Formats: sequence, structure tokens, C-alpha cells
Amino acid sequence: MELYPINLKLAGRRCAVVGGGAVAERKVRTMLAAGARVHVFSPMLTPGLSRVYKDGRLHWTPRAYQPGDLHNFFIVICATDQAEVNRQAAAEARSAGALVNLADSPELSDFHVPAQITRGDLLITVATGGGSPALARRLKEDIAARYGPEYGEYLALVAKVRADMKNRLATAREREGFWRETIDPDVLNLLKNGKFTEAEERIRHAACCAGSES
Ligand SMILES: C[C@@]1(CC(=O)O)c2cc3[nH]c(cc4nc(cc5[nH]c(cc(n2)[C@H]1CCC(=O)O)[C@@](C)(CC(=O)O)[C@@H]5CCC(=O)O)C(CC(=O)O)=C4CCC(=O)O)c(CCC(=O)O)c3CC(=O)O
Ligand SMILES: NC(=O)C1=CN([C@@H]2O[C@H](COP(=O)(O)OP(=O)(O)OC[C@H]3O[C@@H](n4cnc5c(N)ncnc54)[C@H](O)[C@@H]3O)[C@@H](O)[C@H]2O)C=CC1
Repeated sequence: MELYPINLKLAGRRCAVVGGGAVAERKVRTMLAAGARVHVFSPMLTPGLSRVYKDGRLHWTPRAYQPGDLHNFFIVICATDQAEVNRQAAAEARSAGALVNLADSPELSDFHVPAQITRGDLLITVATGGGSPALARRLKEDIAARYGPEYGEYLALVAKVRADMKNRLATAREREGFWRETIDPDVLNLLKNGKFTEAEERIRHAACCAGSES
């Protein structure tokens, strides 16, 4: 299945989930982490979702989905255990202009939710086109073990220095060359070993030299 990856900004956007089971909970949690305003339509919630609701972080309509519920949402995830309900809700949401995911139908979905790892602003995702979500999860675990929290710290540092470099190196070509050389295994190893100060010094030194050459 051909797919085009994009990373959606959900902060402040209205998103709906139909169903309140284990799958709904997983989707709700990642959407909330992205800052979405999430509305659940379901007669029941998992204990985890109930806690999120009691904490005031979720809107909940405590009944089965009804036609007319799904207007004015940016994305809608249909995750009940009733295939026919998921299809009906998906059809309504799509005709109201939402991007739609059906938890039980990769084919009918506008998008799939990948397995994800976050390290600060670093986001790594794994997708299998719906072929094997269990494989996506396994690969995610392997990648998570390989790329620890130090990569989030590293990204924050590089992003800061990069903002300075935009003024220091005149052309996009120079900046590209600089960053390709600077993101090197030595710096990453320093970070992996917790040597943040040394890593930062290395990057700042490279930035400083590049600035004086130009
Ligand atoms: C198409 C997609 C739609 C979507 O949900 O967006 C979809 C569909 C389906 N999943 C099913 C089953 C399982 N899903 C998981 C787990 C995850 N599923 C996720 C995504 C996706 N699942 C999308 C495709 C992503 C891709 O492959 O590219 C992850 C990555 C992200 C997330 O959900 O947040 C999350 C990993 C969370 C993590 O990071 O740990 C596990 C494993 C487990 O739970 O341990 C199992 C059981 C093992 C297995 O089947 O592999 C079934 C069959 C149900 C049945 O048999 O009845 C369907 C429907 C069908 O296939 O028809
Ligand atoms: N995409 C994915 O990652 C996965 C998808 N699935 C699929 O997702 C479906 C849901 O899985 P679970 O969350 O584990 O099921 P579940 O049985 O835990 O939850 C189903 C939820 O749907 C609600 N519901 C039932 N009828 C409804 C209606 N008419 N309107 C609104 N809510 C209604 C129930 O109250 C319950 O909260 C499964 O049937 C399976 O096909 C299963 C595993 C992973």
C-alpha cells in the first residue's frame, strides 16, 4: 500500500474517537500528547480513559455514536468493536470533511497511525502499511533501545546552534555542508555516554570555526 508520511500539528484541533476501548485509549493518548482537543463518543471507557476524563483532559459523550455527532472535526478515529458502526461513522465524518481512520480497516482509512518514539522534538515513526502492526511495534522497541533520551538533548542543542548558523553561513549550500560534517558519530557517542558538555563544546567549536572561515 503506497502511503505519504506527514507529521500533523494537532495542537488545539478538534479530534474525535468513536469507541472507548483499548485501541481508542492508545489513539487518545497520542493525540492528547500532540495537544489535540479530543472528544470520545462511547457508552463505556477503559479505566485509563476514565481517569483522563476525570482529570478534565477529555470530552466524553457517554452513549453510542449517533449520526450527526461528527461534524466539525479535523480527524476522526473509528475504533469501536462493531465493524458496521465504524463504517457508518467513517462515512459521516469523511463527508463532513475530516480525515478518517478505521481501526479495523487499513483499506478504508485515509491515514494509518504509525508506531512512534519521541525524544523531545525528535519523532521516529514506523509503519508497515497495515501489513503487520506487531512488526511495527517490535521495530519501534529495537529503535527505542538504540536511540535513547540523549538524542532529544542533542536535537535541542543542534537546533539552538543551527539558528545562529543561519546568520553566520551565507548560503544554504554552505549550511548543508557544515551540518553534514558536524553531525558525526563522535558527537553522538559523547552524548550516549552522558558527556553533554563535551558534545556541546564540539558543536560550538565547529560552529565557531565555520563562522570565522566565511
Ligand atoms: C492499519 C492500522 C490502523 C490504525 O490503527 O491506524 C492498524 C490496524 C490493525 N491493527 C491490528 C492489530 C494490532 N495492532 C497492534 C498495535 C498497533 N497498531 C498500530 C497501528 C495500526 N494498526 C495501523 C497500521 C500501522 C502499520 O502497520 O503501519 C500501532 C502501530 C500504532 C497505534 O495504534 O497507536 C500500534 C503499535 C503501538 C505501539 O507503538 O506499541 C497490535 C500489537 C499490540 O497491540 O501489541 C496488534 C495485534 C497484532 C497484529 O495484528 O499485528 C488489527 C487487527 C485486529 C484484529 O485482529 O481483529 C488491525 C486491523 C486490520 O489489520 O485489519
Ligand atoms: N488499529 C489497531 O491498532 C487495532 C485495531 N483493532 C480493532 O479495533 C477494534 C476495537 O478494539 P478494542 O479497543 O480492543 O475493543 P474493545 O472491545 O476494548 O472496545 C470497544 C469499544 O467500543 C465501544 N462501542 C461499542 N459500540 C459502540 C457504538 N455503537 N458507539 C460508540 N462506541 C461503541 C465500546 O463501549 C468499547 O468502549 C477491534 O474490534 C479490532 O477490530 C484491534 C487491535 C489493534
